[in-house]
Amino acid sequence: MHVERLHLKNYRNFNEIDIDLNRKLNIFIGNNAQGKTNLLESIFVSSIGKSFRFSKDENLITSDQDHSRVNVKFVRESDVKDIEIDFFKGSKKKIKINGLSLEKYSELVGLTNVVVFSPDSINLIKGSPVERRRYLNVELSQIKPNYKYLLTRYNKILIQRNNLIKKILENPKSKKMLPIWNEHLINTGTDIIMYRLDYLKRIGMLARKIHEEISGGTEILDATYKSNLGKINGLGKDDIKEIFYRKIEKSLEREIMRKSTLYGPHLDDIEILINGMDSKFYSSQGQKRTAALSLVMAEIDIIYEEKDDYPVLLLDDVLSELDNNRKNYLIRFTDKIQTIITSTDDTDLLNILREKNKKIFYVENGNIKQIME
Ligand SMILES: Nc1ncnc2c1ncn2[C@@H]1O[C@H](COP(=O)(O)OP(=O)(O)OP(=O)(O)O)[C@@H](O)[C@H]1O
Repeated sequence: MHVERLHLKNYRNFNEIDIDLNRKLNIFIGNNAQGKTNLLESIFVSSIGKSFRFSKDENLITSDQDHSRVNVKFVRESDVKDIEIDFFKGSKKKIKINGLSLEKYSELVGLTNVVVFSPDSINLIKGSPVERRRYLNVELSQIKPNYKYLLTRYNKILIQRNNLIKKILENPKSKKMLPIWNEHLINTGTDIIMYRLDYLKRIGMLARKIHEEISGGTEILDATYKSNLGKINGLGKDDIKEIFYRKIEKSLEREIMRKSTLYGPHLDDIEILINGMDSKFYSSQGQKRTAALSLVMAEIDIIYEEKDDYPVLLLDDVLSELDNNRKNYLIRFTDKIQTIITSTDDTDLLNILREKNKKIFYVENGNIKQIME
């Protein structure tokens, strides 16, 4: 799958742009704050429906406008997905695919696939558990349509159960409603945990291989699911449900005091070790970046296994931060999958990529100009 055309209107600092991309490699060069990340972000937005920068939809609209449009044409052989998303100030976004409106925005996710590696990807290692859960949710939603459904359901159950817990404090009689919400929480929560355990097992193995290769065999990466139910890796669904049930049963008093649900996948995390040590606390910046790179690159393999097609790879200003081993590892991908790279540094980058079939663009203050080689 590749992006053939990109059209933006009133998107962040772009007034209006229309560009045709190369099937393989595209390089966007420009100084700081010219719009390079905005451009990559718009492609991600067209695939996932929201930004990878924790931005609200409203931020995607040029600050003095009240509407923006992202229109991206994805092509896979004869299959075309022309995605158009309109963002409005003060009302919900509207999505069309090949001219037909989508009822729910969740229907967009998984139709096309993108993978992004940016300076923020390091937060996968050093950021909070929220960021790792978000990573799991985005990745699993792209490849497993049922996961997205379960996640939406679980979040609704969680809100209802938390409301009930708050009510019990004022009115202990409402406790009789609790078993039904516990059952919903445990059933849907365990389904989510099963998906995540399986995903982490797969991505953990792939990322370990990649990490070993790019670190020249000196580092072993372990990425495993860390549930707040305790040690559940390797257990079957019924055993996990049983543990979940016991934890919930024992924690009711504390839950009432804290006014929230204290067990479940909404509080889980990923444990990332390098050579057996927690990478969050013991690894260097370079090691953390390599671990993040390995996890992101492993996503490409998983998407290929699931979809029988490669995703579009978005690399935001990351090549200059990597050493030659890591750079070469990334560049190898550009032969098989469409890659869109941004950079402030043209000489070094163009030197490494000089043999490749590519398009080069120059980004300046929200304007884009293709450079002819
Ligand atoms: N909603 C918006 N309306 C108008 N301008 C915006 C909006 N959001 C961001 N910008 C502007 O876009 C510019 C930044 O673009 P971007 O983050 O893509 O930079 P960049 O070219 O990737 O730079 P760097 O190399 O520093 O990462 C900034 O000048 C910012 O003020």
